[in-house]
Amino acid sequence: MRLEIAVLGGDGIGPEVVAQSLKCLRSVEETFGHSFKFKKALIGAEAIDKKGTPLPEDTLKLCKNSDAILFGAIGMPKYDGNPDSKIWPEQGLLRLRKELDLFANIRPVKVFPALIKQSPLNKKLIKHTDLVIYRELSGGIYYGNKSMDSGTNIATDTCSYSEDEISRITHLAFKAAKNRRKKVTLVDKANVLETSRLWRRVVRSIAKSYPEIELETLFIDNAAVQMILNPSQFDVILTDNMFGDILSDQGSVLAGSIGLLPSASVGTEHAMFEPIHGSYPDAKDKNIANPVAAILSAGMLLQHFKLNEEADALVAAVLKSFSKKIVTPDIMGSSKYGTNYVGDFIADNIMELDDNFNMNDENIDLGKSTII
Ligand SMILES: NC(=O)C1=CN([C@@H]2O[C@H](COP(=O)(O)OP(=O)(O)OC[C@H]3O[C@@H](n4cnc5c(N)ncnc54)[C@H](O)[C@@H]3O)[C@@H](O)[C@H]2O)C=CC1
Ligand SMILES: CC(C)CC(=O)C(=O)O
Ligand SMILES: [Mg+2]
Repeated sequence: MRLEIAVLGGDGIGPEVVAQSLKCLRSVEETFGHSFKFKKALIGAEAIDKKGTPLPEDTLKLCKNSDAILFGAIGMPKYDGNPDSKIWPEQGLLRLRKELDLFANIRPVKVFPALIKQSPLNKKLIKHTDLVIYRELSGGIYYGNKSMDSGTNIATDTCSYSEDEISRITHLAFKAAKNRRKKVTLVDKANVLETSRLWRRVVRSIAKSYPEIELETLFIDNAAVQMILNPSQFDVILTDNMFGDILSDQGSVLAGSIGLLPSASVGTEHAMFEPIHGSYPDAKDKNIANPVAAILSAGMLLQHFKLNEEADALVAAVLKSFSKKIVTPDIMGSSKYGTNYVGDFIADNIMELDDNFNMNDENIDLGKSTII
């Protein structure tokens, strides 16, 4: 398959972890005989510094004309620490998601048996975790009208959702549940928020056309507790932009590190693949960032194009790195392996799997491709 992929490394550790994804995709390309063309472009703080805007027009054009986008992370302390600035790196990512109409952010959360000891949480409670968050990505409070009245010092952020915005991601979540354990949990704050009440109405109505799927509703505050106390109760979590952002970072504690969790941001015409973590500026250029979230995001890209054997091969190589303890220090404090070494190991171990291959041989009790 020929694919043109826009590569937006961004800021902080973004370029380092995306470089490892590229190594892995090059390895897939060679092993399976594909042709992937990568084109790099600026976004975030680096784009502000070089072009005065966090999303230059040529970056947007490249993304619109590419088959897919690999994204690293954006954000730097000089902008986070300056509340008076009118321009921030994060605006670039938000605008890109909006311009490409990437309305669904799919964030799988799985506990890897080989790493379970690394989670600070009760091993028995977390060991069967296998959930996926369907986070609405192009609406809600991140996009509502904002204001700051410097006279009164009153700031406002508006959260609004239309029926259509809720409906399209709800269908995706229910379709995903059909191929999983057939349960959707809508997470909201319908005891307080009008937008959440609309979510409940729309989701309950759509649920009628998926009679085989169980629909459960939970308030976000309780959902945050349940995710730690009993995560295996969840299959597909459907939620809005901000709740999904927060809940998925929390979910990474189940897996052992936020450096492990990938995501796919999809719309009807475009798709972008991005780790769930941010730019972790303290780790920039220190060769300590975990590249696995970015590498598994590349795996989600392969799945998006139905390159399932290729995605399986990539996942198998990641699992091998876990079983051989080739991991970065966020997973094992004493580890001497860095970002590049882990990326090289995974890329070098991508190979065609024979029909008898079983993820269990890697001491990993997972079915094929169930991670991503
Ligand atoms: N999608 C994106 O580009 C996102 C960007 N950000 C931006 O990133 C900057 C830093 O934000 P933070 O809140 O500190 O979030 P962060 O996710 O960058 O880092 C939080 C903590 O998570 C851990 N961590 C994150 N990625 C890791 C990796 N690959 N390997 C090992 N450990 C990792 C580190 O302990 C780090 O201190 C900010 O400017 C923020 O706006 C935050 C979240 C998402
Ligand atoms: C930086 C924000 C725009 C988004 C975020 O935290 C995320 O998508 O995980
Ligand atoms: Mg986030």
